Amino acid sequence: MSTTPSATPAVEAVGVDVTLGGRRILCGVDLRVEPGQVLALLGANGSGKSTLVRALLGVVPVSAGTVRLFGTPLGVTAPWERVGYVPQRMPAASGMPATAVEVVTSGLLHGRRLRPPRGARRRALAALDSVGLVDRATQRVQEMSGGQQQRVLIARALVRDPDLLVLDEPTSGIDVPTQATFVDTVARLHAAGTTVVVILHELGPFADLIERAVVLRHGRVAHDGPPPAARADHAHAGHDHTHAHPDPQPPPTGPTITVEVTP
Ligand SMILES: Nc1ncnc2c1ncn2[C@@H]1O[C@H](COP(=O)(O)OP(=O)(O)OP(=O)(O)O)[C@@H](O)[C@H]1O
Repeated sequence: MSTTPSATPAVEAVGVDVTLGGRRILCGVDLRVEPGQVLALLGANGSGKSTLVRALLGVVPVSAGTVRLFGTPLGVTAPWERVGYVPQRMPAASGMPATAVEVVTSGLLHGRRLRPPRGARRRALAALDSVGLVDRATQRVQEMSGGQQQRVLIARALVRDPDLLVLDEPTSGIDVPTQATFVDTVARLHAAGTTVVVILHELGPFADLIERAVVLRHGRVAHDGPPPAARADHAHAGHDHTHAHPDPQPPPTGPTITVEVTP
């Protein structure tokens, strides 16, 4: 889908600073995401990617700057029902004895809707189907593997048919066939106009979908433009994709970007 600048971006962050534990984690980040765009957020470990999406969704407070979602400042009036969020790996039910279909159905609730809508179970089962877990709908999520719990969280974000889908390393720990199914689902949502912001370490199976890449370095935007080409050595079958890429400490004196991919 082509994305031309519109009057009302899906996300508009201006001059965002975030300070956590007395440390400045984000420094003056500007980010405008047009409706329907698929944007990858890249950067080394600790560069501030998760903090940025948390700031965009009001999960961490900003110490300076502003964030708007679909034109509305963060707060109770923000259109939360239009947003689906898959946080970085966490237990799907936080210790509660909930089943997969119950966790996914909770994705249909938000501040102004505290009761599941009509057809909630059918929609939850369809969302579970899109991550290959419909046959485990009534299983307790505590009894599921980490990757299966991650898929439940993805289904919980998908069930509300979000206009903005925010994914924090959604496919880490998920087997390759399930990744492909999930990417197909995201592609369908994109074709229907959903805006997608996805944190990745490698474009991997998302490569064909990504229209724009923003690379963070030390809490600042170091690159904003076309997605980088995959590094040749990462295509080798023997390459270790699990090695750490800490945010490099030397001061940024040039455009070098130390991530899994190079622009
Ligand atoms: N609650 C917190 N309190 C203090 N520091 C924090 C907190 N959350 C994150 N940080 C720090 O902020 C920095 C950025 O963390 P963040 O999780 O945003 O990085 P990231 O780019 O998403 O990394 P990764 O690729 O490892 O997920 C890190 O140095 C981290 O230690």
